[in-house]
Amino acid sequence: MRLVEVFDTTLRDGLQVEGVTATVDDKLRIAEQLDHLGVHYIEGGWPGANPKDIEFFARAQTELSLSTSTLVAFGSTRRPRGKTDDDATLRNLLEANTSAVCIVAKSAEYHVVEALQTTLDEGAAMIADSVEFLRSAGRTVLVDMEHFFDGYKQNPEFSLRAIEAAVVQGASHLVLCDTNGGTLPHEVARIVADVKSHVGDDAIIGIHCHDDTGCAVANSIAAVEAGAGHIQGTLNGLGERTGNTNLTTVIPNLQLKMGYTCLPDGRIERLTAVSHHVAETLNRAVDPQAPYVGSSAFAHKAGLHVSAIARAKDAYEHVAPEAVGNGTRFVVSEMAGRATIQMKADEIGIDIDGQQINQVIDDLKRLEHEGYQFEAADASLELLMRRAVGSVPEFFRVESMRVITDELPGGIAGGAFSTEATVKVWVGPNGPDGDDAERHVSIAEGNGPVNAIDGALRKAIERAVPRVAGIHLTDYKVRILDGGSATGATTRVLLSATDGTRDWTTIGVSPNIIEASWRALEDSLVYGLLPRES
Ligand SMILES: CC(=O)SCCNC(=O)CCNC(=O)[C@H](O)C(C)(C)COP(=O)(O)OP(=O)(O)OC[C@H]1O[C@@H](n2cnc3c(N)ncnc32)[C@H](O)[C@@H]1OP(=O)(O)O
Ligand SMILES: CC(=O)C(=O)O
Repeated sequence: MRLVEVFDTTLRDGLQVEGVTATVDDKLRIAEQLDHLGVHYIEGGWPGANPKDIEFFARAQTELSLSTSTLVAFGSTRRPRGKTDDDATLRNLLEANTSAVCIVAKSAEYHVVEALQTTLDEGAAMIADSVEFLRSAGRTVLVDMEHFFDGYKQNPEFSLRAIEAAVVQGASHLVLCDTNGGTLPHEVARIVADVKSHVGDDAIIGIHCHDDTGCAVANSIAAVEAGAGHIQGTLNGLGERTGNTNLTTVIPNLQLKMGYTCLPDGRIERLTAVSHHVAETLNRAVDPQAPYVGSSAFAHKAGLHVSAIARAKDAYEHVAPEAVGNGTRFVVSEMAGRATIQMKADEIGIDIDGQQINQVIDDLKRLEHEGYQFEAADASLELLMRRAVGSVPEFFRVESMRVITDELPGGIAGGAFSTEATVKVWVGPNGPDGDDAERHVSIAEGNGPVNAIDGALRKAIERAVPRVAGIHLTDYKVRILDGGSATGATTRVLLSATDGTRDWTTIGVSPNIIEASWRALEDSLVYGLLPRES
């Protein structure tokens, strides 16, 4: 199997996307994750560009112990009309003390003339001098040929001259960059093949793509098929503008489908975990629909799909999700059929018959039509199914609930609002229908209606059902479903809770926000009180 090296630039180009930043600690932790995944190279940043990257490379020497990957410092060629000996960028690259460095070199006539404002001879000399300088200091030198594809289309002679300048001085890799991301796969295939025939085995051809046409992964694959032996990209496709080649997509495509070796044995199974770990560290969630690693990548919602999967596991999956550390999930919604409900019941451990399944499907479809969304509310779904089979104990029965909000004197300018809820419930050691059941009336104040009814309900049942004290609400989300109805709109409330070991979410929907909240709250407490197998 042909080896294709993986060069990760999450810590350099990945951080060039707006809205994402990382501390030095974050960068060190991400480097550890990339090593754990087994990429060949980790580009850590641009030493000298900012104090953070200087500190990163300094601390990496003592705090990072990489077992699989090589750390790379990034910089540029020397400045136009300057000398290598007194070039600050090159000096900083050496001070980073990495065995390999990657320098960006302008390989397009337009950029040499317009951006560097110099001649083509000087452009080529900047590359040759810089590679020679870094090689003579003992570094492995990879060269990112910036704007290579655009440059090659405009003036192939100069772009090949830039390549030549690097090869002659001993660059190990010539990385062809689609810097503006506008090149398409058929062009990449043709140009990489041309360069490969030119360079032969004198250096490894690499590919570095941006996703401006949505083709970064396809372009990288086209380059590999045309002879590239090195792909650059980022985890989750982070990167300048629309991002870089997404390694979490291109690696499994190359390795699982095309037979190339990108990661050492036993590592590709870590892909999903590492992708999510890095996303978490950078506070940027993985797109649920990301191929291979997204939470929806192997989630099945359509009833017909689930029915087929129940009979043949791989019926609707292009690869085994476990191959990349992901897993199959079934989403229960109005699109569910009998097979979906049966599989969900098996998963939860509910014994359900055909008639009860029909009941669940009818309830589910009716409620989703009213605005419920059970895929977001696991606990309400489970209660719906358990109620259909009669396995939800009645811990308490609510006789009535009333909530009043008063504006105290002072008006909008100076007044305060006070909210009070009254809840009447039946509870008892043997449930609300037991001979020993009692009626409890409790009142609670709150900083708003939901807070007040939560307080009053808990107070009313806590003596008979003390376990309610261990249930804590953690999140409360309200969504307006038909904004056009203004204040008369239907609202959907999602309430999340925990008992310290489990987290769950319930849902309530109503044109009355208090009723929607109340339904979600009741379900939340009932779910938290269900007996659990230890
Ligand atoms: C395609 C890419 O993604 S390459 C990576 C780009 N990444 C970054 O730019 C992030 C980090 N960059 C920085 O912190 C700063 O831009 C620095 C420290 C690198 C440079 O800062 P400054 O010296 O203030 O220059 P500035 O940002 O204006 O860049 C223009 C200078 O870079 C030079 N330059 C641009 N590309 C190159 C190159 N490939 N090789 C050598 N010099 C270059 C220009 O000639 C210009 O030099 P001049 O001001 O002497 O005429
Ligand atoms: C080097 C680089 O990041 C680019 O050309 O896109």
